Amino acid sequence: MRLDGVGRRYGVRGPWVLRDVQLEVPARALVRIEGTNGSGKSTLLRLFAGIDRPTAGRITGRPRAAYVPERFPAALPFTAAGYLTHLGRIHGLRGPEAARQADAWLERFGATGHAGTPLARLSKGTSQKVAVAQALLAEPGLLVLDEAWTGLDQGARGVLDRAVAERVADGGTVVFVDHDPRRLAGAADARYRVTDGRLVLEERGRVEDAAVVAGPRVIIEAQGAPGSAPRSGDGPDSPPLPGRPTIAPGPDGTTRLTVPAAHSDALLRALLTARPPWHIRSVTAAPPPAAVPDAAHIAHDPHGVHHARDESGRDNIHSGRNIHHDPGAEARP
Ligand SMILES: Nc1ncnc2c1ncn2[C@@H]1O[C@H](COP(=O)(O)OP(=O)(O)OP(=O)(O)O)[C@@H](O)[C@H]1O
Repeated sequence: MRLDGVGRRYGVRGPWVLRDVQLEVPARALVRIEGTNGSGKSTLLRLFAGIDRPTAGRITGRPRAAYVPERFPAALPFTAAGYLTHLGRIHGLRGPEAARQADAWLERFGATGHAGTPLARLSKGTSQKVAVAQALLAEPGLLVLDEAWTGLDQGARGVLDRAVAERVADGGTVVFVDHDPRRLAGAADARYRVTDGRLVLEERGRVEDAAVVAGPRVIIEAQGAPGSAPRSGDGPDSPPLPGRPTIAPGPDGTTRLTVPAAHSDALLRALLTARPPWHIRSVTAAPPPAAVPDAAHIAHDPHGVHHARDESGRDNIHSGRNIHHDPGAEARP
């Protein structure tokens, strides 16, 4: 997607909120937008999402977009499940599939009990879960999140974090605004700031947070087809792997990828859905860079990744959703 000389002002004589925004947003990217209150972040996100048009310039190549607005219109005459099913159909899903996805997302957010509740009677947090679910359920190519984590409980924030990583791993683009600088720290591919109506690149590439770097990491040993190599993310045709793992040769012809635990699910998914897919030989907890901890201390992490020991004494890691379970891996040479 490309923004060429994009400007926006409200009213014919209103001040320019955004001026001459020039931006190329690649696929498979996570982009963070920052700025002070009233700087124009939401204005920019509405342009990204296609629900508002630029006053000047143009936007081209926008993938199918879904948007979580800063304020969700809760007073619509639907139940939670009815609204999600309706939105699923608008996004192009057939009726039964839309209903199935609606139920699945309500369950993932722990809101199944509110499926039949009218939107107007939902609590603020549950209403926000519905707002987020409506954007996620159609697996959009472009996901635009305007402070979408605000009001969600901790479990739901984790669900959204993982859903964002999955979108990017699936080749989608996610653009988000959040006032918490730790949100998705270490995962963003680029960070921009809206200031005086201009969009300024603050940081490109790995946007790391000390807590993520020092936090639990995971080593994935994987085997690819002969001659194939994981993308490094360094070249123009090689988008970065989720979590930007450190890549090194592993034992027995495998490749060893070390990644912050927060991104291990997304990385595994990317490897398993690569063409041809990679075979995952082992997934183990890595000691943090500064110290070698007792494995018991990393037996659980806040990202929903659960660790259990196998006969070899290694810590195997299982996602609750089994996206990286490869039952044939042990049988392969
Ligand atoms: N529909 C509108 N009509 C008129 N002015 C608007 C409209 N939407 C936004 N503005 C103005 O545009 C400017 C940027 O607003 P915007 O909501 O994009 O900022 P923001 O960076 O998202 O702010 P916040 O961090 O407070 O959410 C503000 O001066 C705001 O008053």
